[in-house]
Amino acid sequence: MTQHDTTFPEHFLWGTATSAYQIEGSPLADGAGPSIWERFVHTPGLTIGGDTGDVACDHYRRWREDVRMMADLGLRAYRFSVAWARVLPEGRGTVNTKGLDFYSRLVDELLAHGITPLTTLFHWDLPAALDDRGGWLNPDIAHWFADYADVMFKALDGRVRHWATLNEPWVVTDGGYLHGALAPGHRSLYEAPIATHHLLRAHGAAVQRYRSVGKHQIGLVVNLEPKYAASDSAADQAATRRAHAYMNGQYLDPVFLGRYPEEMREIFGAAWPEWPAADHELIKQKLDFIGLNYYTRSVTRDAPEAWPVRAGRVIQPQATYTETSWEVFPQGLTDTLAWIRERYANPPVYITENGAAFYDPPVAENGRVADALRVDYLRKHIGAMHAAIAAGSDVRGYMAWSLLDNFEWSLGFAKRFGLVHINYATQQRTPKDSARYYSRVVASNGAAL
Ligand SMILES: OC[C@H]1NNC[C@@H](O)[C@@H]1O
Ligand SMILES: [Ca+2]
Repeated sequence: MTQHDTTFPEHFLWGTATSAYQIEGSPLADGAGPSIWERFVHTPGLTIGGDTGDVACDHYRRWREDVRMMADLGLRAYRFSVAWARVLPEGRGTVNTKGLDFYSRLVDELLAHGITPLTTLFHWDLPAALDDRGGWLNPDIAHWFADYADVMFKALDGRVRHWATLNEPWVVTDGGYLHGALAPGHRSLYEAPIATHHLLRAHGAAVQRYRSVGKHQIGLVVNLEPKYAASDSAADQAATRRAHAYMNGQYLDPVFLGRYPEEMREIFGAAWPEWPAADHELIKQKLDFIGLNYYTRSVTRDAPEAWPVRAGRVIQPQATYTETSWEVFPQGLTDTLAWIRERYANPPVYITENGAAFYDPPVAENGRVADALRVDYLRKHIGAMHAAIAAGSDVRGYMAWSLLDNFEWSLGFAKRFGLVHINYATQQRTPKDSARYYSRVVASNGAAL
């Protein structure tokens, strides 16, 4: 353990992140309605090994034990998401108080242990009843979402002081509507821009509602992946510009600048609609922070075959790759924070996710899990974040993804991102070396890197 002069701002919020469907289990308990992921995972062939979130980490029943474990690890914050269909089984209308109570009790338990809750309203598990009505393709979803958000704000605001509307709208659209690998599994060039736009309108409507009923902070969580041209050829440069607009500018430009990047029409052609100005007014509500999820970068080349962005990733032979085939590239976090600082006038940022899936060694006799690659990943990315802070970025917190090994969507349980190991047969929790390391980082406010 070497001492660095990485002093972080006082009150810097150190924690971990999870999401409802990935850890809770009991998806239909206590009156909860099914989500599109409940349907997706029970459709044969759509997840590796047929894995489902039916049990996952059984957090819906073990939540007290998990909060105590966070406290034992000295964590100061915890980012989690609310399963919309627990609170509103039909997605709208009647509130299921048992579902709401689960989150209310969880928040009280966190606060009792001095842990700050950061609450995400939508982390992909759309109520199936709303998908039956078109889901993100139905313009009405903006007020369905705002009405759901209103229920949560009135129930928890004050105890929860950091809200996020959506988690990673890019993944929802790219995975759920363009390529189809994620729920609801659509594959349409025409649907994708519509889903994106309605996600952003719903985000705006919820932020607008918060300004009338809430008293604290609200933001948007986006996954950003910096794109570096593989060569200075015009074709590679153009592909890199398209890829950057598609994954990064497509979500933050409308929110901060009131417009989509012009590359969007180049990518989608006739499938890219023209939207009314009123929509852009709704989308560009002022935010209190950006939630940044950072994992990797992409060295980008022209790829005519890679529909529709026509950009491909160039493997870096000298680099370390994670189990999800992501290059370990900490500099990309520094660069992404600099891009946010310069393009959007240095808004407050929380790193709401950062972490890696590696093939971890098994739990040893002495109870250790020697996940050295993850320790190295965390150390380097926390260092990269500090470099951006030193350069002027207003970063206020860091949530490691993830507290627990969990359900990695269509990849199932095979990919382990946790700082804490889960034995799915026994539900035994075992903090890995990375959890011990992170405890020291938190206890020293980043000094013990
Ligand atoms: O792939 C790792 C994580 N990425 N962001 C969204 C989370 O739900 C994922 O598990
Ligand atoms: Ca089921």
